[in-house]
Formats: sequence, C-alpha cells, structure tokens
Amino acid sequence: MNADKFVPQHSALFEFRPYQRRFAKPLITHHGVWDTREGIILRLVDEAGKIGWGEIAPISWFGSETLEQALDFCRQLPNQITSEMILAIPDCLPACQFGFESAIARVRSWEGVENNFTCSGLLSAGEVALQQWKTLWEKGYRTFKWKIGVDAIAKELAIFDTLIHSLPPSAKLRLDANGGLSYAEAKLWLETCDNIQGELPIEIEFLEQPLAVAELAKMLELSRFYRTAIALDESVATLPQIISCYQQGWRGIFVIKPAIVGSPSKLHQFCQQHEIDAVFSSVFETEIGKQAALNLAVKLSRKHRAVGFGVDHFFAQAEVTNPENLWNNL
Ligand SMILES: O=C(O)CCC(=O)c1ccccc1C(=O)O
Ligand SMILES: [Mg+2]
Repeated sequence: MNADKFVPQHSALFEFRPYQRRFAKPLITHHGVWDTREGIILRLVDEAGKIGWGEIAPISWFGSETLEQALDFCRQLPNQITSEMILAIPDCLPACQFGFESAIARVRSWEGVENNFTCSGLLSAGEVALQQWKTLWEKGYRTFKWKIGVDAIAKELAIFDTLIHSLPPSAKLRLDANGGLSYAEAKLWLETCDNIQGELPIEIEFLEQPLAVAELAKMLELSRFYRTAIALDESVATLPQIISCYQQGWRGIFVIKPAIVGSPSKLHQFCQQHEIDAVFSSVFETEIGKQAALNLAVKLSRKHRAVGFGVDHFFAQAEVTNPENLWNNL
C-alpha cells in the first residue's frame, strides 16, 4: 500500500504519549542551543485491530507549531478519529498533519522502508567537525553537512579551509547557515566555495539557507551569480512556504523536512505537478517519524541526493527502533 496515499473513510482508536530525548551535547545553530528533542508518539488501532504508528515532532523555531499546541490538539480530539478529521487538520499544525496522516496511512502494517538512499552525516558547528567527520567516514558516510553561521566568519572560514583540505576527494560537503549570514558574508562564503571547487576535487554540494527567510529575493539573486548551489530550508519548512517560494521563482534545491512540512498526500500532489530538486532532512525524530519521512522520500526524491538523516550520533543512547518497545518505554 502506498503509505502516503490518503486512506479514505478510515477510522481508528488513537492514543498519544509525549516523549523527550536529550542530545548527548546540545545542538548549536544560528537559531540557538537545542538540548532536548521533545515530541509525541501516536498509536492508532483500526477496526480490524491493526496498529498504525505516527510521530508529531514539531520545531516551532523552524516554522511548525509548538509542542504545546500539538498536545492541545491531541487532547481535544475524541479517541475515535477518522480520515476526514485528519484531512481537516489545519495548516497551522503541520507536524500534526504529518503525524496523524502517516499513522492512519500505515495502520496496515509497520514495514520498514526499503530505501537505498545514501545518508549525509551532520557535523556540529565549530572545529569539533574536524574530528567528527573521521568517525562518520569510518561508518561509511561520504556526504557531510557542517553547521556554520554560529562563530565569527573569519574563524569558520579558517576551519572550513582545514576541513576541505582534510576530507578525501570523494567526499561531498554541505554547509548550513540556518539563515545566520549577512548578505556580504553569504557572498564571501559562495565566492570561497566557488574558488575552492576550482582548486580541489571535493564537491561543495550546496550552501543551505544562507540568509533569513525574508530575504528570498536576495537568495534568488545569489543563486544566479555563483556556481555553488543554494538550498532553501527554513524558507520552505511547510508546504505553503514551498508553494510560495516556487511561485516566486525558486527552482534551486528545496530541503524538505517531512515531519514538519505538513500533509504527506498534499506534498505528494505538489511534487507530482512540479519537478523540484528536493533533499530530505531529519528533525531528529524517532524511528517512527524517520520511517514515515523516508517512505515519502522514496516516492518524491528525483535527484537521489543523500538524505539528511545522519544524526543518530547526536543522541547519547542508541535509539529504541521497534515502535512497540519505544511506546512501552514512554
Ligand atoms: O539535514 C540534515 O542533514 C540534518 C538535519 C538538520 O540539519 C536539522 C535538524 C533539525 C533542525 C534543523 C536542521 C537544519 O537542517 O537546519
Ligand atoms: Mg537546515
């Protein structure tokens, strides 16, 4: 069954449980310091007793609803929910749209996603990246994404120079500024990346969200001037934002975080009508949300770019991957 095809006239009993997972070390980005991932696990049981798992993993500072808003939404629902109720979840609750629709679509079975994606490993901001990539390389990663826009640009450019001269030629490097660069800094990064690619065999795959969400026009202008690709992330966090940026002329890379983008079936519909260059990305969700996200990526990914789900090393303990065990531990 196509897990993100919406299942009509379906109903199920549902329960929800909040969870918390502390990062081994806080994730530092231009948005600030993030030390605990909080979310909600959904357990749906249909009339035949089949179980469907879902996850609501909001990141309010990224453009989704807050965890509290998601919890309030779950609390006000009756414990028997229908497909129609799920399709009516408003666009202001994108993480809830994703969580409930994934759950009711997968109420049939919990088959793991057969995906042969390569995965990009996330590198922390700062010089810790200079050691981090080696551990990930030994685990088989060949694409890395490094967080920038945190320290002074001179310091980050110096670390960048060391990093790209350390990485093997077959490596690919992504940079993610989380909207933290000024226009002048973005130009300096793009110029540096263009120059490096003229000197070294390494591929700088893209510079992600160099400027703030409000600066789309400037990012459109930069995307026409530099060879190094630009990827939008915060600018396209939800489906309405994806549509808006597309309508304003963005044809570059779209970083899609399925867990906060909204309705999987509506995203599928948009991607069937418009060929977009998408990179699928994690929001540090559990295996439940990750499987639903990758199930969508398998169907929508065109360029076979590495998926940004190499984040497990940011958590202290290995994750419980079996949904039933995860649920029983909550
Ligand atoms: O996309 C990836 O490679 C990893 C995921 C990631 O970087 C991320 C995870 C949570 C919140 C924001 C971001 C981001 O891409 O900015
Ligand atoms: Mg990003």
